Amino acid sequence: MRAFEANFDGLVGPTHNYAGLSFGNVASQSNAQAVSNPKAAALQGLEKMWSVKQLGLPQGVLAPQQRPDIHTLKTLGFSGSDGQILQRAYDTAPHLLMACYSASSMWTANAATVSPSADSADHKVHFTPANLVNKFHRAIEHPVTGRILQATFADPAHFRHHAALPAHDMFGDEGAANHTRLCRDYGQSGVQLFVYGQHGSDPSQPKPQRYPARQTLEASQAVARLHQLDAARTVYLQQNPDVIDQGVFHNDVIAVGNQNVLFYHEQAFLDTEAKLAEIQDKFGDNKLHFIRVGTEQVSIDSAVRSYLFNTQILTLPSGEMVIVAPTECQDNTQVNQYLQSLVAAANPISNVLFYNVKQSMQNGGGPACLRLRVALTETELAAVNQATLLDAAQHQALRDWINGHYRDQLTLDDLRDPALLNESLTALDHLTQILKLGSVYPFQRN
Ligand SMILES: NCCC[C@H](NC(=O)CCC(=O)O)C(=O)O
Repeated sequence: MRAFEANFDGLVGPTHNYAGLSFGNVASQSNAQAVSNPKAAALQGLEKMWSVKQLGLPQGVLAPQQRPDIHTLKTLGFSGSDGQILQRAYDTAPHLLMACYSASSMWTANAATVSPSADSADHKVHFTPANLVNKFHRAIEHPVTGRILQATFADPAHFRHHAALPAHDMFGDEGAANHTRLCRDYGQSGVQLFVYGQHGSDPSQPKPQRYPARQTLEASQAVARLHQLDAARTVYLQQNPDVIDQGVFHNDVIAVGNQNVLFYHEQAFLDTEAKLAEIQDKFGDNKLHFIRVGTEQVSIDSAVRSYLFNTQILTLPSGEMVIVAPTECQDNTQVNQYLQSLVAAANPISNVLFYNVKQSMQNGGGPACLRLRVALTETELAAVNQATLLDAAQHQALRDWINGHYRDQLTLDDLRDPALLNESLTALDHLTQILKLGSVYPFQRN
């Protein structure tokens, strides 16, 4: 049966802003409190989705979260009318207000870990929403993320949804940003790579000193168990703690894989040679392309600034692979030269396409952060909620939706404006109709 890799991108929510919430994420910290452009951000993301669709690939949309998260503000003791809650949080704890306003669910690489049916013992597609415990603004995403995933992949005959892992540091889980699958065809069983930042239970093991490691080995192992993966086709690799300390807060800032290609920086992992040998061994006889980028070719600093590895390597219907990169890669001379040499060299990647996702990049999210990959057979793709799959009509409907509901710009001061809350909920209510999601948001359920 034919199989595809579908990319499900997060639609940027109406409250997209720069709040400096992610310690260890250089872009988030350096753009703290810059003026944001929600409408431009959402349109940039949508245009990337539409371009990928036009390459002949299935492209899905994942709805954003309900923000501001008034419920969480109430849980934290803010009371009164919605307007009073926003004002009181603004006056006494603006960092909490900003956290409850974040549009961070746009980075759907962190929404969940997904394993395709070809790899799981029960032959179902498995989803585990990431608990994202390391960052408060993200730790409040998973309950609604789980509901959106269930409304998008609804058919229990094909899709199996798990709860997020327990909310404890031992199980810090950041989803698919630390997970890659290598395979021959998307419908054949593959090797799943889980990259972790530190051990959750053994403090004597290597770990970063300056910035947090967000993913633990224990979390990765739990997800592999839940997804019924075969240990003979699963590899755990530790991310190099030194690069986490240089701003590589997820593995997808320093490595990306697709089919028989693993594209990685030489400093990405610990124990690299042994791990690559294990991957090849578990992959079997077909030779993998390990595309290694040396520090002299691209420094860690350039990788973090340009997001060279936060790229999408896509297999087109022709079988050719292309790499989708942010325009920051084009603007960086060293990285652009590297990319030109990459597509000219003897490897499966034959072209590079640049997209402008600057609004997302300024918060540390590149093209790969914005998408969740879901490998699906033809039958499974037909079982997906079809309204979440982009076609010309849905593309137009979403463009109109963004243009009709979003503000051009937002500042911190705007976050206490109750009108912004009302605009946001009105927009989301309308969106659930466009995407036929049902009542996924708390405000639609009580
Ligand atoms: N995969 C990319 C994730 C980027 C995300 N940035 C943020 O949440 C920044 C939000 C802010 O600072 O306003 C993060 O660090 O988890």
